[in-house]
Amino acid sequence: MGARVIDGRALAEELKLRVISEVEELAAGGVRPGLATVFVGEDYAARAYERRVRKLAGELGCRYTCERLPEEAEEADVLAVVGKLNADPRVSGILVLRPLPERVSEPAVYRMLDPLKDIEAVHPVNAGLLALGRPRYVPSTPAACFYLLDRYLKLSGRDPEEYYRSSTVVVVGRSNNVGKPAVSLGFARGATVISCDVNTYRAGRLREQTVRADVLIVAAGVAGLIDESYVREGVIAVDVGINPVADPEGGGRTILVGDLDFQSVARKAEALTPVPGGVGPITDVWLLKNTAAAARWSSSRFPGRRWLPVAAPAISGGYEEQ
Ligand SMILES: Nc1nc(=O)c2c([nH]1)NC[C@@H]1CN(c3ccc(C(=O)N[C@@H](CCC(=O)O)C(=O)O)cc3)C=[N+]21
Repeated sequence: MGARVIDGRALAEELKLRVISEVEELAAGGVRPGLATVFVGEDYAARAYERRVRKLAGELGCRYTCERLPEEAEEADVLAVVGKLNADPRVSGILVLRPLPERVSEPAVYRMLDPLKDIEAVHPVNAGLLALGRPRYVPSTPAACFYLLDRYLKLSGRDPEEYYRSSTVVVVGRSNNVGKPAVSLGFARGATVISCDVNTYRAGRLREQTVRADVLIVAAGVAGLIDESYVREGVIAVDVGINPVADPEGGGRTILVGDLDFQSVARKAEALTPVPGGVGPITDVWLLKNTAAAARWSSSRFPGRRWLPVAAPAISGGYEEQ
């Protein structure tokens, strides 16, 4: 039961200070970053995230707009909104919230994004750069996972570069905005990476993969999927799940819980992240960090950075530039 609980809120505050100074520098140069979100329908987790980024953008003095579309929206409606945001010079970065309704094709929407405003790296060009280990933008949720891991490894006295090269990272879930980019970030660090998804589970072969993990990143979207029987002694477990469930304390409220059975995994883990208070609070700060970078890169007031940016060397990948 000696597992360390990684404090995402504290790490987010630390990262936020860096984003604040970045935004201040831009402000001194007459540039104000602008974030736009596109929110189709009524998904609970998407609403929770939208509220958080709205609040954070306000705190940081960034411009913010949310384009709301009803669940019945058609693909053309979404494409038209993206086109409008692409053309708006006040918008530096665009986040298309998932999930999108069935009839709206995710790849079609992603292709429509101006690649320089695509702060989640879902446009084929940006997704490709990331897959090649030279990301322009590192997408927020997987970036938050590795930011937290990199910081934890350092705080526990390890050299992260050396650690990853001799470790196995297992990623559960294969979404375009979390699982796949998390695999790329694991590759970029020289880790042995195993990717599992629902097919692995249905084949009854998830456990045989997850028990190999030194670092386990779970982004399956299934509440309590992973218990202690899925992990080896000493695992470092990162919980990306944000599943709305009825509050067991009653009151008819909804709360968000992770993909880990926390108490169970804590019996075997060296360290693990909670939900709430783990990956989530770092995610929104990272999104604004990318928005600030987008604003800088698109501004003629910062001429030194006007080239199409390709980020820092793969290992640091922009996480640990200090
Ligand atoms: N394209 C896209 N990218 C996303 O990153 C994305 C998305 N679509 N759709 C919706 C989900 C949801 N999401 C959250 C991130 C952080 C918290 C968060 O910070 N939660 C707090 C509070 C949780 C609570 O209210 O209990 C925490 O974990 O501590 C929540 C939800 C990002 N998402």
